[in-house]
Amino acid sequence: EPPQQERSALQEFLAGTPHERALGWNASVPTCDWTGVRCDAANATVLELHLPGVGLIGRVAPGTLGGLQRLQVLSLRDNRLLGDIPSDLFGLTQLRKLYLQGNLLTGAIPAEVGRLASLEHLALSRNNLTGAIPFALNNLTKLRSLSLDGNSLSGSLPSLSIPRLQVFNVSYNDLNGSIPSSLARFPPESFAGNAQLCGEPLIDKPCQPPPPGVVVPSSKKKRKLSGAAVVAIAVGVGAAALLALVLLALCAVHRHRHAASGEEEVKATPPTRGLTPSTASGEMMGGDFTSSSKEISAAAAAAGGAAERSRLVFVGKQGPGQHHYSFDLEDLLRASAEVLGKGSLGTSYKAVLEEGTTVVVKRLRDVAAARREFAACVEAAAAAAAEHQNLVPLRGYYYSKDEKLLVVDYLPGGSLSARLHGSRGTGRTPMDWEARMRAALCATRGVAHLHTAHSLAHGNVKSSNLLLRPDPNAAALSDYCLHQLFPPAPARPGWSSGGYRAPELVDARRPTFRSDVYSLGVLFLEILTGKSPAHHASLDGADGAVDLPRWVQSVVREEWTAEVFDAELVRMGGSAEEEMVALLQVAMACVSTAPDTRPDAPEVVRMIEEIVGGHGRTTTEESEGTRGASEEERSRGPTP
Ligand SMILES: Nc1ncnc2c1ncn2[C@@H]1O[C@H](COP(=O)(O)OP(=O)(O)OP(=O)(O)O)[C@@H](O)[C@H]1O
Repeated sequence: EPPQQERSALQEFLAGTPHERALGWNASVPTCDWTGVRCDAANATVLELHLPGVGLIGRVAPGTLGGLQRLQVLSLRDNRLLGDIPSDLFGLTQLRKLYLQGNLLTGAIPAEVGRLASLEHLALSRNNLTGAIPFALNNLTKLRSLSLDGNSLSGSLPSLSIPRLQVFNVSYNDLNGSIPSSLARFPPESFAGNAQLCGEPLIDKPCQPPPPGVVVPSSKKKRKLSGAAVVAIAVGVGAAALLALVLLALCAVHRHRHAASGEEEVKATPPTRGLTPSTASGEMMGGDFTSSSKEISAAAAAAGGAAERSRLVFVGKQGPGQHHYSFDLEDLLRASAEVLGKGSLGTSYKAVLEEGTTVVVKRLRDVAAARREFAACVEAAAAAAAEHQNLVPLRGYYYSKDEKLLVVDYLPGGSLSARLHGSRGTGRTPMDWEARMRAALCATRGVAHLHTAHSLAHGNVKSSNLLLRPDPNAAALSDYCLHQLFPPAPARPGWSSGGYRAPELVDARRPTFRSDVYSLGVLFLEILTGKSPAHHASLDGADGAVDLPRWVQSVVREEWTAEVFDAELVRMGGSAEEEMVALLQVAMACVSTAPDTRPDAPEVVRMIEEIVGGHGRTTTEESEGTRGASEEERSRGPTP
């Protein structure tokens, strides 16, 4: 156990600081197991305190946190803390990371901040801080990120020269004067939203040139630039750098894990020690997050600003029944990440955030869309998905010149592809017929919803994009509607290929409802035959043109129908053969080479429902639910 002094510091802090949510800091539980508390390996001292978004309201009780003498990391961000930055904190000289962003703190940043000489990350964004940016920040020689954006800081920027500073943001304050040359290396976004700030890197806002003929002594000019102006500039740059850092970190985490090297910042956080361990594994259970704001961004308030645009943007409905998120890029940076796989769009990472939330971050490669186009496309897709359980919820995105990310829910059940083709033979339970039928139905319903309710094509239907959930009726398609983000097909040979792509489709950027139905047909054939269309063409070798639909067609023509079915299914026996033949017929209609003769997605839903329902395999409730959903979809019809 940590010393009594540390325990009472924590207890008095919590007792004296109003909070909305019980943290369950129970005296009968070891202190090091308390929510948000992290200790050293020997559990002898408290090293970290993470209480982001836990509903702290009001002033931090004075004389409490100062007792945590060994504290290295303190996160009280995204609460509603009032008053000055607690002066206790300036005595915590071991602090490496201090996150107080997203509160209601007022007053100035005192010069005592310079006592925190070990500080590497300082985030005070999105508060109501006033006054000048202290020159004393120059004492923080280890600082790597400084985020002061979204406050009301005034005066000029001090000349900050901190060699390791990578992230600097003072955007959206009331700073004035010229940007000190020591900070001119940060991007313009770092300084945006300060009407009176001028000079490099704000190319469109040069400082007043001296009147012709007057030579300004360089020392005088320097003096003019020093002070608050420098700091302001520095802070602005910070925001953009933070983003970049987060992205880097995601990659670095991965590298770190595999190479056992890399930066401290990206070290994996054991998910079980997160704030909400109950959600540490599996799907997010929702409702437990305090932020209902659509954007986590500090700069969100300053709509349209450059700083805002390079933040993580949350999309889609966040109404009742939807999950609420309170993480930001910084959390993604800290998250323990694992590569799930590399697809045609880019690489997918599973990221377990500090709070225990698990998300998938997709790092998109070769995006061609401009920011506005990208945002509109992602928002439309997210809105459509939010309405339907057979589409994976899309939560947010990040767009910068160099990086484009999507954040989607993590579905722990794995993909249909893995279920069908993963480790065949060796001690696995084959997927039974009923589960396969359910998967087919889910995929079709997801596509039908996109088509009928939103006039959107999916564009990337395949078995690795159908993710399974414990509820067999809730398998969900991912990677929908993203084709518009990428350059035309010839530049992307892998796109929507692997045997799912309709023959008439020359440009993969232009999928149609009919081409989606073709892909669904291939998916059904995959379900029936157990063969992967991605591999089939190459396996069938000599004649490279052979694909799954054509192979099935040829076998069926020769009346070996039963031969096409997956041996695993046939071995399991049962009375399903009639249903298999029925689904085979649906599949063959879908993969017809003449697009006009393919059924549309709602028809396919109906046909599969009939196969399932016709054999009394569903309960009344299920089939009614099913019909209700598709009827609703149909009645809404395509939007103009
Ligand atoms: N939201 C998710 N939850 C769980 N697993 C996922 C999720 N998204 C993707 N995966 C899994 O991660 C792996 C990589 O997915 P990714 O989407 O990057 O590639 P893909 O599906 O193989 O190809 P494409 O990029 O063309 O869709 C796949 O095995 C996929 O099933």
